[in-house]
Amino acid sequence: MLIPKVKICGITNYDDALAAMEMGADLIGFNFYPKSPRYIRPEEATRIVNRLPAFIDIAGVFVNSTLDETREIASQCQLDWIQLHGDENAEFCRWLAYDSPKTMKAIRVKDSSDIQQADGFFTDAILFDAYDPSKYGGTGLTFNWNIIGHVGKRIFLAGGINPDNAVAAVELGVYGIDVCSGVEASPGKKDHRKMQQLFDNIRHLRA
Ligand SMILES: O=C(O)c1ccccc1N[C@@H]1O[C@H](COP(=O)(O)O)[C@@H](O)[C@H]1O
Repeated sequence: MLIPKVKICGITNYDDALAAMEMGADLIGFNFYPKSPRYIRPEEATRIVNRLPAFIDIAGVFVNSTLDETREIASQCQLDWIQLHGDENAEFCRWLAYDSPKTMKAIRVKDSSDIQQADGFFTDAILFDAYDPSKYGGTGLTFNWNIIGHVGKRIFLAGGINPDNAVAAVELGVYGIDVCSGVEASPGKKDHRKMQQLFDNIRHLRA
């Protein structure tokens, strides 16, 4: 089985970033959607990135930002991944992929027809998250993972992943799991015990 990547998202401070990295995260994510309770100003994210050792990938979460704004923040914060978590269409993703870091498009899944949408996006990865009618993400909701089936792309699985269900998520054979509210003490603040528990629970699957 592919060794799954673990992305810890919604980081707002250096201590959580460092802890996630030391526990084994492959990517950390900053949320640049101003309406998110996990929003971080690009200047602050840059300060955190500059203090971290270089061997971790940095992702930025965007919701319906303009191309220029997305590119500017990606450059300022030295992003390795741009996570498009709003209503960005395939054309927007293609423009961004042309001259930017790696891109992943989030698809919020209601049923299996949403899984098929993955084919229409020319991004480096697809992220499947749970659908909520009133929020773009960070809801802590899961969806029926059994409907994912075979998708010929790198898949990050997100939505309500926590220490208790992380093993089941990894066992699906996805490229990576994306964990946000499931290891938090409160929105934007990680619970280090929960985070450690998650990494302990999946360690045998990443060896
Ligand atoms: O975290 C948010 O507030 C958020 C807002 C808008 C778009 C995405 C957001 N978060 C991302 O959603 C997924 C799933 O989160 P969870 O594990 O269910 O809490 C993850 O990528 C978050 O970073």
